[in-house]
Amino acid sequence: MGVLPVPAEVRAILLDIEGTTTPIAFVQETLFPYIKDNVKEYLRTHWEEEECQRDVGLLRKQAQEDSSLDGAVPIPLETGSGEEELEQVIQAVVDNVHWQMSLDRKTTALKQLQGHMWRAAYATGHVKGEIFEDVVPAIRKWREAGMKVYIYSSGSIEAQKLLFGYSTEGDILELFDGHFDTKIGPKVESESYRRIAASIGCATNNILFLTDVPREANAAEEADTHVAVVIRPGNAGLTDDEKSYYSLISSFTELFLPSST
Ligand SMILES: CSCCC(=O)C(=O)COP(=O)(O)O
Ligand SMILES: [Mg+2]
Repeated sequence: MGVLPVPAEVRAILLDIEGTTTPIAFVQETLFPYIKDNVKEYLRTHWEEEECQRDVGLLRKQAQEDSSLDGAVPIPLETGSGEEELEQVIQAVVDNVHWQMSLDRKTTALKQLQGHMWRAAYATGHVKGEIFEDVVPAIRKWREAGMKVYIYSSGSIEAQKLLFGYSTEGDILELFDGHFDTKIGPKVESESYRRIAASIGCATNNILFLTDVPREANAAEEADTHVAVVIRPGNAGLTDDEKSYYSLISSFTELFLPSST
């Protein structure tokens, strides 16, 4: 097991979810198939609700922005001309969601709908958020040492709260001081990390960001945020250059805080 000293100026640890706190397999083999299998039924059931209409509006706007992309699926406006038209619009939303998911897109529009759909899956006990076993004990230790702990995931804040609120470790939401999603900006843009620091009320170099994705680590580092790349079973492999450039950990227990005994 390695040891990674945390720089003394770090006051807050910012955590990615998929591939960092949580196995990629849980997201890819449980959460995402739930969306693909249930999106049509969900839209039919919730279509008239304000939240569902907001989600569809966001997806339609995203579809317009995506119109020049290969395979993009437009979502027509409803004119209110009957059941058949409604089915066509719902089918377009379904096809759009499937297309975006086939590319693992991280658009806010897709992530908002997914978060709302998972609500029922978690609340009925159909799904429990999976967390690597080192995560909870390590976060408790960091917090005891005075560290603030935040989540930054492409999954919507609602989806994050469901995953940690209905997790295999129980409701562990109390472990986090706050949550960020793509509404603050994409994880691959350095400006997002500056906005997060401003929102927390610290400098970017007071934050250590843990992620499995080198492009995200690179964006954070550009903003002068400390980073470590997390290696977990099932994560994408790193190139030799990435392995030698980034600080790597394979368990949260490898982080050594200056105040740790
Ligand atoms: C938190 S909900 C499921 C995760 C998800 O939808 C996703 O896109 C994961 O992205 P991350 O930024 O956590 O790697
Ligand atoms: Mg990730």
